[in-house]
Amino acid sequence: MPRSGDSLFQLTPKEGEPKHSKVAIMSRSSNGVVQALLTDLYQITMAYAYWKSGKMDDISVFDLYFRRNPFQGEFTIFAGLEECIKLMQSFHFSESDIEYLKTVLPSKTDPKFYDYLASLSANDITLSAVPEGEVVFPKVPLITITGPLAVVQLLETPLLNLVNYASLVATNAARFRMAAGPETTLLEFGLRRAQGPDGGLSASRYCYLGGFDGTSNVLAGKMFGIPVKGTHAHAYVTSYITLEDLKIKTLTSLDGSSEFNFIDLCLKYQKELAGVIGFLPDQVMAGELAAFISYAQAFPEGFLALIDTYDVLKSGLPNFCTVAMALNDLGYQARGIRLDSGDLSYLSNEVKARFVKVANHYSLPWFEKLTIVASNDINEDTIHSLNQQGHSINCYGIGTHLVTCQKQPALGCVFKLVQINKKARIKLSEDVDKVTIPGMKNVYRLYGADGTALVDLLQDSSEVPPKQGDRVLCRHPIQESKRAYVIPASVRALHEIWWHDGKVMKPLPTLTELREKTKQSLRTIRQDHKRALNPTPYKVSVSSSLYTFIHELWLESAPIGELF
Ligand SMILES: Nc1ncnc2c1ncn2[C@@H]1O[C@H](COP(=O)(O)OP(=O)(O)OP(=O)(O)O)[C@@H](O)[C@H]1O
Ligand SMILES: O=P(O)(O)OC[C@H]1O[C@H](OP(=O)(O)OP(=O)(O)O)[C@H](O)[C@@H]1O
Ligand SMILES: O=C(O)c1cccnc1
Ligand SMILES: [Mg+2]
Repeated sequence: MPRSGDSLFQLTPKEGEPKHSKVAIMSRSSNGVVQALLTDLYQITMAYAYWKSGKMDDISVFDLYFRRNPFQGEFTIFAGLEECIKLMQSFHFSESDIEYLKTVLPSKTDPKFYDYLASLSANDITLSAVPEGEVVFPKVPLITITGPLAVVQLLETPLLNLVNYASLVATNAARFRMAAGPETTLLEFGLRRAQGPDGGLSASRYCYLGGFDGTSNVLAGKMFGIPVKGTHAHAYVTSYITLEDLKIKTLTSLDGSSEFNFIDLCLKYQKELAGVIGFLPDQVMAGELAAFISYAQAFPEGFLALIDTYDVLKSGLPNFCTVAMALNDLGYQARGIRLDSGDLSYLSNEVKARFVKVANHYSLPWFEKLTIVASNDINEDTIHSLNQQGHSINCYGIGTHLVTCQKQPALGCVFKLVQINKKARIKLSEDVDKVTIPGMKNVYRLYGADGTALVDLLQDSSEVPPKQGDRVLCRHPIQESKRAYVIPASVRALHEIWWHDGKVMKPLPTLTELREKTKQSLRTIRQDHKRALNPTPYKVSVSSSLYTFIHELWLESAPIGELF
C-alpha cells in the first residue's frame, strides 16, 4: 500500500515532468493514480487496430455527456474538469507502462506500435468544456474532445472516471445544501464509509464544491484547503468511568489570571442546574461528566460534547450544561453539542428549550445560540422530514448517504464519437434517448429578463450564434411536435477552450471559487427545476437546422426493414 506523499496522492509536479502550461503551472493531478494506463484494455486494443490500419490520426470529435439527472432530480453539478485538464498535461506512457503492455497484448503485436504509444501525448488534443461548478443538464456536451482518434479513444475511460463520481457527489452535496437551507452548517463525515481512500478524498473535495462547509477528512484539508472540523466519538465518553479518572483537577481562566479547581466548580453547577433545567444529579453518569471535563480541559475554547452516549435528557445534556457553565466562570464560551441517535427532531427541540432556560436564568444570550449538531445515517429525505416536523438543529454531520450516494450510486456519463474527419456520425439505438446528437456543436444557455436560465440550445458549430432579443426556435432533439420560440434577454456560450496545442488556456479556478460558482449557477435555475419532489424538467433543445440534420442522418443511417 503506497504511503501518502509516495506515489498515490501527489501534491506537486515531479521534477523534470513536462510543464506544458503557459498559464501558472498547476499541481499535477492531485491523485497519482490518474495516468494513461488508468483506462480500459479495449481502448488500447482499439488504439492498436487504429494504428495498424493507419486510422490513428483521423481527426475525431467526441462528446462527454449524461442522459439522465441523478437522484430523480432535474439538475446536475458539473465537476471534475480540473483533473481532466491535469490528465491532458501528464498524459504519456512511461517505459514501465510499455513494458507492462508488452505482457498484456498478444505476442504477435507489431513492436513498432510500442514506439508509437511511447511517442503519444495530449499535445494535439483540444478540450472545450462547460466551466466546472456549472449546473448542467442531460444531452448537453459537458466536455468536447477533438484530436487524433487513437489518443481521444484512450482518454475515454479516465475522463469518464474523473467526471462521473465528481459530478454525482457534488450534485448530492448541493441537494443536501438545498434541503438544509443556507444557514445550516454542513459537515462531511464520510471518510470511514467512502469507497476506498480515493473515494474518500474525492468525496471531501467535491462535497465542498457542492456547498458543504467542511470535512472531517484531515488529508483532504491539507491537500485541498477545505476547512477541517470535528467533534468527538462515543469511545471518548465510555473510556471514563468515574471522576476519579481525572488526573488533572484544574483549569486556568481565559485571561490567564487564575487557576481553578475545575471539578469542584462543575459539581457546584451540577447542583444549581438541576433546579434550572430539571434533572436528578444522582442519575447523571459520572464517567460522562469526567469525559466532558477532560475534553473541556483540553479544548476550553472549543468545547462541543457528544451527549447521547447514555441518555440525552437525563445525563448528556445536564453534563454538558454543567461543564459549559463552569467554563463560563473562567471566561470561556462552550460551542455546543452533538446528537447521534434517537428522534433528532424531539431531542434537538428539548435541548434547545433547556439552552433557552439556562440563557434566561443566567442572562447569557449566547447560550441559546449554541450549536446543535445532528448525525447518524442522515439523508436528504431525513432533512426534509425534520424540516416538516420542526427541529433546532443548526449543523449536520453527514457521512454514508452523502459520500456513497446511496440513493443513486453512479452518474451515467458517456463519451460518444460525433464526428470523424469532418463527417458527422450518429449512433442509433432502440431507445431514442440513446441516439447521439451528431457533429461538432456549440452550446448556448438562453436567459430570461430576470436572469434565470430558460433553455440550453445546441447548434451545429457552423451556425450563427443566437442573439439577445432575437426570436429563436428551440426544438426538442427527437420529438417533432415539441418546440418553442424563445426571445432571450441574454445568451451565454457555455463551452470554453481549456486545453489546446499542449497548453492550459486559462487559469483554473480555486476550489473556493468553484464552490462560489456552483452557488451562483444554482441561483440562475428556476426553483421548480430544483425542488425535491417531482421537479419540472429543464429544456435542452437543438436549433431548427440541427434538428433537420439529425433526422436526415438518422434516416440515412437506419437500414429499411423488410417484412416477410
Ligand atoms: N425525527 C426524525 N424524523 C425522521 N428521521 C429521523 C428522525 N430522528 C432520527 N431520524 C433518523 O432515523 C434513523 C434512526 O436510526 P436508528 O434506529 O438506527 O438509530 P437510533 O436507534 O436512533 O441510534 P443508534 O442505533 O445509533 O443508537 C436515522 O437514520 C436518523 O437519521
Ligand atoms: O452516519 P453517517 O452519516 O455515516 O455519519 C458518520 C457516522 O460516523 C460516526 O459514528 P459511527 O457511525 O462510526 O458509529 P455509530 O454507529 O456508533 O454512531 C458518527 O457518529 C456518525 O454516526
Ligand atoms: O467529528 C465528528 O464528530 C465525526 C467525524 C467522523 C465521523 N463521525 C463523526
Ligand atoms: Mg452511526
